[in-house]
Amino acid sequence: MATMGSLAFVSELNTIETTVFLNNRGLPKFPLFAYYRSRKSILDNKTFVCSNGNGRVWRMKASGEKSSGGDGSGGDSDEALQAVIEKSKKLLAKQRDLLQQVFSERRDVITSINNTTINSEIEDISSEEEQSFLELDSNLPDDNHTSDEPSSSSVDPLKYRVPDNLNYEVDSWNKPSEVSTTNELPPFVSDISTTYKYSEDTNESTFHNVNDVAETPKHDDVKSPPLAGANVMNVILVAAECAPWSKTGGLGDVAGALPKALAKRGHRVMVVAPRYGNYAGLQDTGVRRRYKVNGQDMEVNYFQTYIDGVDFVFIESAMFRNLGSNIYGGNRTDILRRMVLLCKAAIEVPWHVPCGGLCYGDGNLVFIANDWHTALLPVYLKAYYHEHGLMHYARSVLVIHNIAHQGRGPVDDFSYVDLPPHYLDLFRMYDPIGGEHFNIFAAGLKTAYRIVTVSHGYAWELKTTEGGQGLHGIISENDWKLKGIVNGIDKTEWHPEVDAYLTSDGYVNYSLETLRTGKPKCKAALQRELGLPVRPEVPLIAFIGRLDNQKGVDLIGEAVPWMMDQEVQLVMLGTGKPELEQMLREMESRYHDKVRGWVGFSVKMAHRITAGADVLLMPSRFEPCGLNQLYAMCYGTVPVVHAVGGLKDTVHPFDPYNESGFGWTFERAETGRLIDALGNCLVTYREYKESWEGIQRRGMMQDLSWDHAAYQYEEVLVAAKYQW
Ligand SMILES: Nc1ncnc2c1ncn2[C@@H]1O[C@H](COP(=O)(O)OP(=O)(O)O[C@H]2O[C@H](CO)[C@@H](O)[C@H](O)[C@H]2O)[C@@H](O)[C@H]1O
Repeated sequence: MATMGSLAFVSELNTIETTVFLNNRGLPKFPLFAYYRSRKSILDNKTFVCSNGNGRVWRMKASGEKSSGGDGSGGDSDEALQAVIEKSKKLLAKQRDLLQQVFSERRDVITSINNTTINSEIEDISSEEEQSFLELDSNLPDDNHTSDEPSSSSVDPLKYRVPDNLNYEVDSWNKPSEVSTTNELPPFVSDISTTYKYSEDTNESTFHNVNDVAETPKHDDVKSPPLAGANVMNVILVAAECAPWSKTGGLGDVAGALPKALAKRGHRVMVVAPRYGNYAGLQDTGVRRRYKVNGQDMEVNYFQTYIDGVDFVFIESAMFRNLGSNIYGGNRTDILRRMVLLCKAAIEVPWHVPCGGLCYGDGNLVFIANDWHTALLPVYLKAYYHEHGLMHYARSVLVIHNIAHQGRGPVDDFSYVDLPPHYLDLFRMYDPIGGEHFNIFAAGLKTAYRIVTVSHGYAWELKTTEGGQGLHGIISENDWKLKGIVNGIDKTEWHPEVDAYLTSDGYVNYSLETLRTGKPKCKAALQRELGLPVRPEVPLIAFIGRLDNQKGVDLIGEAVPWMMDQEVQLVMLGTGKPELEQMLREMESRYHDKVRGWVGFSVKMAHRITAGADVLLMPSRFEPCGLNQLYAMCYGTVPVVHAVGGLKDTVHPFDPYNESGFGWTFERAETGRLIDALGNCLVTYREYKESWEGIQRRGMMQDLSWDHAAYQYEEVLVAAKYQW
């Protein structure tokens, strides 16, 4: 049986006594002891004087062993025993203060217990101590403990999944706005009275699922340390697409991958996206809400799953159903109505949708909105909630993936977004091309607490007349809150060693070590699959992407006659503008032995082309970041790119004198420049095999993961958190 006793640390400089629980072996219980172990340097060579409260006293070294001369059990006189007890009483008041401090710091320890230092300390402990620690602590008094928090006794540093910030004590940031308890909510806010309560008495928030969903998954399989430490936040990324469920381009990739990297840092992270189809493996939460869209009540239903440390919540509505292959389809107002619903329904997810049994709540919360589709979210957060004393501590960050699409329309479109009249000024824009118009991106940029864009180069370009595409003025004015962060790669999806699409049809997984054998096999498999002659010596050039003006596909079309004289093969995969799709088809029929134009969206082919090709072309006119060149470098495929935006940031040009660089770049988006760069690339491919392999290897050896970007996002989230 564990008992309570007293503990004194005796050192040359100080004597500290405190009350502890002792286990049946007479050792202090784990959390407190672990706490002092974590401060081992302070306590080294100090001695504990312990009493079990029943008159048994002994001395113990900081290591946990009883000191040889100090074991007073039965050996100390009654007077000595009495003296220790008296001393304990006198110091009780001081001790209580200390204890308060210890327990408040204990919360930090639970977080930091996951860091490697303490993990390694715990691993270092002797087997006797380890055994003691494992038996310990089920009854440790803990002022701060709430029933929903994993008890300190059950804290497994590798399994502790729910960050501290789930509990609404200690930190005012975590405390939901008191106003949100009121039943007198503004009419436009969904009725929250049955789902969200804040108790002044217990200082805790409780969330009840309206439909009493009992079967919410318990999440306990995250093994990564909370690198974010004290910066841990609740993060909700909202996007119109999220891979692998929905994807038309890079936004889907980012929405699927960045949240995982943030979760790895210890944040509690959710993605909210529309449910366009019947995705496998989702759980119906049973939560149903209604939101007004253009005067019409739309019911939404929330589905969820939990993967790689991230809660994925999908909004189901008649408006989104069966749009998987046409996410941005329909006329302008159809799309606008869908995005209004997405933003309205997403913003209340932290109130209504329990994940792992607990709603996120609106304290210590930041939304990451993406592109114009969700640029209404920062505006709604301000207009519907903050201005009514709701979601007081929630913040919004808006990410610019592509400024070319802004949610423009006639000023009358303002009626669709359901905002007070004085908000119109946020949306109203004038420019020489569109005249006076309504612009959703503009309003989002002005309202968001912080703005991120996906490379440093693009952050600069956005402030120029050409790069900002009409929004450069607003972006320049808000430069103080803008940061460029280069995207990363989800290496569980995009890495030649583990790529699931390289395990059949002659494709093989390969690594830096097996590059010389693995990549040629993939190239041969690709040539076979495309019906091209299997010729290892012929450079295979690729393009993958949306067939759009942005991507400079027309420049490739103009360069094709030159390429055909070069003894190369070319494969282009894409969908988009009908005239560009037609161009692909025509090129294939004209140069059937050398060119393949694959019109369609095929993730499998995108992976296989990235692995099998020698060269990837990206002559984009502008490119906020670009993911394909990152994937290419990771697969030992050499990029030839227009030096713009993120392409300039990530593809350092090959320098033959220093054998450095990752590919070829050209300064202007012109066919001649493309041909020059590609010509140099092909010469190196044919005549300088060692240099070529060096370029491939350097590309593959880069750390292109999301880890660094996630750290930088975290800085932005924290800046938003402390901004009023
Ligand atoms: N036909 C097809 N079949 C299969 N897969 C296809 C495909 N067409 C494109 N893809 C895939 O879609 C993604 C495209 O990503 P990009 O970043 O290159 O461009 P996008 O312009 O869509 O993204 C915008 O957002 C991203 C993310 O921030 C920025 O990197 C980028 O510069 C910006 O324009 C890649 O994963 C690619 O493989």
